[in-house]
Amino acid sequence: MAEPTAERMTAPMATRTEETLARAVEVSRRYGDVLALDGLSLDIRSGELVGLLGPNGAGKSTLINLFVGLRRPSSGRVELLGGSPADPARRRGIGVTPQETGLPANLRVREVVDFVAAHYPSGVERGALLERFGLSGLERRQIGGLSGGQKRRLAVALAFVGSPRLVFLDEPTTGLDVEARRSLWEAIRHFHAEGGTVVLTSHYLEEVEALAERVVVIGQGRILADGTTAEVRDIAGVRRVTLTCDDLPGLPELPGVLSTERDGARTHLLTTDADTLVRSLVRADVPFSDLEIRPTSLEEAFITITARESRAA
Ligand SMILES: Nc1ncnc2c1ncn2[C@@H]1O[C@H](COP(=O)(O)OP(=O)(O)OP(=O)(O)O)[C@@H](O)[C@H]1O
Repeated sequence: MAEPTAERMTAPMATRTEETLARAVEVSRRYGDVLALDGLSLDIRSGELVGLLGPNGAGKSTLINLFVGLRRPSSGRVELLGGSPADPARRRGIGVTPQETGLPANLRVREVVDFVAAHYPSGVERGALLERFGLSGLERRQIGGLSGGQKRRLAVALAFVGSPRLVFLDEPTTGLDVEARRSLWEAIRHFHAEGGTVVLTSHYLEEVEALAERVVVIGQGRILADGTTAEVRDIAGVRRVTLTCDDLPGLPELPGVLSTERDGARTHLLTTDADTLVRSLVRADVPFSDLEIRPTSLEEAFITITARESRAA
């Protein structure tokens, strides 16, 4: 039997549910005057597919860089697979796709895959990997001859080369068209369905909603919300109240209305308190019809959370 490696020794833990694979405890990270992370705590548990969502500069990439050992926290503690992210043995259990990758233009696709695979004790079969990421038939192509979308898919595929337990994907679908994005989602779902754990960041809110079970909203280096997509919507508590009303300019000052939008005969009001809004409309005798109230999209909820946060700051 082969000698147990650090990876094999941690393997039995993989069968336990709720194992914490990555943990940030009261983590702050400063770059000069910029406080990129501000006392943030987060646990990533085995089997989760977590979407980190936040505006530019929120601290998402910094958090990933701390988890994967590329940066150290200014204060606080980061753990990866039960140890330090600086430990190469822990890092062999993860896969990473950074926000930007500069793969050598003169290397062939298969050479890059094999080079990365050589850093891991076991890996996936090259042909199967390339097929899953829509790169079949490109083994002999030089990186410089790939399209932008193919390069990005290869960069994401490389995170999966070493059969990791946990992958960190920083904006995996940037620059991909709709079809390529959807097939990448399929590959990520496949990994997750087989027990893999995924942390991804995205600006595509549709992507987080489509993929993630757990959404962590980050703003100004802190966690603003952490829950299921439905819970994050509830945290925002934002509802879209739509009605037909000819006399919009005559509407009284309405409570809790965040935005008003006119779409032909219909008026959409985004509100944190739909019940009070509707009561006020009735009390003010506003002649509305076809009233409709529904939850907002995650995007709308997200904008509301961040807007509230910056107003509070
Ligand atoms: N190496 C660095 N040197 C100086 N400041 C940095 C560095 N890396 C990040 N920052 C700053 O830290 C803050 C957080 O950046 P980070 O890249 O983590 O955010 P992000 O949420 O990933 O943003 P984006 O969605 O734009 O990628 C920003 O203000 C950024 O300018």
